[in-house]
Amino acid sequence: MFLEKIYLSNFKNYEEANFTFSSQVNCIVGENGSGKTNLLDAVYFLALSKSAIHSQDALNINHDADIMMIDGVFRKGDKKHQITCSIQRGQRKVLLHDKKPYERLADHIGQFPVVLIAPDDTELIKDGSEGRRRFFDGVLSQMDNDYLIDYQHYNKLLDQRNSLLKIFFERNFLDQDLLDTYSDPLVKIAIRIFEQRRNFIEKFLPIFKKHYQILGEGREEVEIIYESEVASGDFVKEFRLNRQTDVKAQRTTKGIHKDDYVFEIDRYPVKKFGSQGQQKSFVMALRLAQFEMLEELREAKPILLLDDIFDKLDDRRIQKLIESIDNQTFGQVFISDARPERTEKILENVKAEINYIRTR
Ligand SMILES: Nc1ncnc2c1ncn2[C@@H]1O[C@H](COP(=O)(O)OP(=O)(O)OP(=O)(O)O)[C@@H](O)[C@H]1O
Repeated sequence: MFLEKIYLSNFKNYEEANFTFSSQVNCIVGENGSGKTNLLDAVYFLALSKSAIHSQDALNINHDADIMMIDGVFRKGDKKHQITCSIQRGQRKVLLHDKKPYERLADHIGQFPVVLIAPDDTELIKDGSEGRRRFFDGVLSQMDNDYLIDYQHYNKLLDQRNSLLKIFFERNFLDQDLLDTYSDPLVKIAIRIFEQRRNFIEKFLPIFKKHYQILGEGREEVEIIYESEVASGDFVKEFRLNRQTDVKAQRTTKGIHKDDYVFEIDRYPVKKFGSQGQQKSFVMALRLAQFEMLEELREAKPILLLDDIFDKLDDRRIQKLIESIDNQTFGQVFISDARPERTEKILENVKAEINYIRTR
């Protein structure tokens, strides 16, 4: 599976642009601010119908325009799949597969798997639990459509329940039966999502550890501990008993939206005690494990986006990635770099076909 070509219209700094890609290595080179990351993001967008950078769709529309479009052709074996995504300010985005709209955006996710490695995204480690949940939810969503649908449904119910709690707080009363019409399905989905997350981590962990050992050369022990209130005792009862607290807080204080994944190296939190290098290896190993799991499940190599890795990673980690390109662990790869001479030098002995794209 690979992306053959892409057309951009008013996508961020691209007013109008066409690119054709190699099924192997594509190097996007150009000055700072010339749109290298934006081009990687366009590929990501086409695969997942959202940006890796902006959670708000309208932010991807060129400042001087009202509508943007990304149109591209993926190849799976002999079959071509044209995907078109357009966003008009103030309207819902439209996603077409071979010119036909998807009934649900969720049906598209995972059809064209993609993995992004941006080595300075260590906020996954440093920031609060939200980023880690987003990462694992993203991984799970590309692997399992039912998960994504549950997840979307959960968030919708959560919003509705929170609005109701706010009203109860403002009016100083509580209609338990009405609240339960949201709570009951919410709890049901929470338990399902909890089980899916728990089962997933069990499979993910050994693959992640293997990648970390390769990158870190086996010196430290890494661990990911999935923490969820759903795991402890009788969640259904606890959730119900929490009604008054929720009204006071004006939001749902218990549930899988509070889950966390604790990252450890040698039993200490990576966040506090991991060196910069260890944190980068940790993030890379997460992404490489994502790649391996997606590949196994979808029976196709995901598209790999490597954003600015030559600048941000040390030589040894870069070498590991180049070896993986060389031994065909990866399929189609996109690499961005502000310094073309450096890219050429690093890739000079790589046997794969290399396509250079200049942004300006
Ligand atoms: N909605 C938008 N409309 C117009 N331009 C935008 C929009 N969003 C971002 N840009 C512009 O895109 C450019 C940044 O592009 P990008 O991040 O892809 O650069 P880059 O080549 O990866 O740079 P670097 O080498 O510094 O990482 C900036 O000039 C920014 O102003």
